[in-house]
Amino acid sequence: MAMIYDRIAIIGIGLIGASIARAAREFGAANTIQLYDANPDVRARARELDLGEVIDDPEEAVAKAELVVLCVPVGAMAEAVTACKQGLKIGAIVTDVGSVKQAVVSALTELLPTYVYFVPGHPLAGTEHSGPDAGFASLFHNRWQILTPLPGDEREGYGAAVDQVEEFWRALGANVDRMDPERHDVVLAVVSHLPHLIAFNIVAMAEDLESVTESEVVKYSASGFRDFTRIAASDPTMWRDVFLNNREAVLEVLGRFSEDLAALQRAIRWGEGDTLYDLFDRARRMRREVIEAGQDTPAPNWGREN
Ligand SMILES: NC(=O)C1=CN([C@@H]2O[C@H](COP(=O)(O)OP(=O)(O)OC[C@H]3O[C@@H](n4cnc5c(N)ncnc54)[C@H](O)[C@@H]3O)[C@@H](O)[C@H]2O)C=CC1
Ligand SMILES: O=C(O)C(=O)Cc1ccc(O)cc1
Repeated sequence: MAMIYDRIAIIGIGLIGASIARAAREFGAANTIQLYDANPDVRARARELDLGEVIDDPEEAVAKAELVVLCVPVGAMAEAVTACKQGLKIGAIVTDVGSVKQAVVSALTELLPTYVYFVPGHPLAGTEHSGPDAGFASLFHNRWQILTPLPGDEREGYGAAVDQVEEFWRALGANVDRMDPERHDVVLAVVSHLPHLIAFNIVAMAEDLESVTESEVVKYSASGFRDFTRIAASDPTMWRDVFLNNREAVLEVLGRFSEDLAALQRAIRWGEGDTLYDLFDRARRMRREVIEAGQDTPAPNWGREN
């Protein structure tokens, strides 16, 4: 595999930043990896884990880097750019991994200097774990990486920058697609954001009920509920930022979800077995399609216990 970058910088060394660092090294996508995190404890841990050159100053951390990957929560992207932008080299490519695209695009296009290329992105790969210890090199293997290139950027060189970001993710094992940011946010509201909201809600509700049922909820957790608790264990800061920044699309999809849920409620109340059966049957077929599309292939240590 060809070495595709001489020097990259990763800002934010959590699950995603640490996974990119490990994967870039393991698959030869970068020669030198410079890392920065606003939290000094995370920087100390990243040094212990030997993830690359951990640098205490954000401007120095991006200096001379051809590619800068922003791996902080969506609500911290602007702050991260403000802290490092003076250090960006002319012609550098800046990309991000935020789970929401439109809000990040509008926040960062205003902030970034005109002499860099911004190529927004989002890996559809992750786990419920966070922090540098959670990162692993195979996280992106055979997963989708969505790029949402800026339609308004018609500078010569922008297209080549997008291609280079694509090549980087392919080197990490991902399949790459391009999409417009608005479409991305609607699709992700359906396949990721709403499912997480439902999981947070059902688990928090069960926790409320637990005071009534005296720990029976935990004791008798069936596997369906356990699956929800895995998703609900995801980082609260990250998910708060997702919902604050993908407000419109999530509210739209949530409205539809609530209507359909009310229809189910009515079917149960009035004993409409056919309505229930038809919906469950459709849902079951969807599972088959998802498996056939290969999006359920677990990473080697997927879902491992922390
Ligand atoms: N966790 C997941 O499964 C996935 C997360 N994402 C996206 O990736 C991004 C990072 O998520 P994770 O790695 O899971 O989070 P994480 O919580 O594991 O790591 C985030 C890191 O960013 C650091 N940070 C926060 N503000 C900062 C700032 N201003 N400057 C520098 N560092 C700062 C934190 O100290 C923390 O170490 C988020 O935007 C998230 O939406 C994308 C795909 C999957
Ligand atoms: O752990 C899971 O089930 C996930 O869904 C991981 C995930 C979380 C957030 C993203 O933006 C993309 C992937």
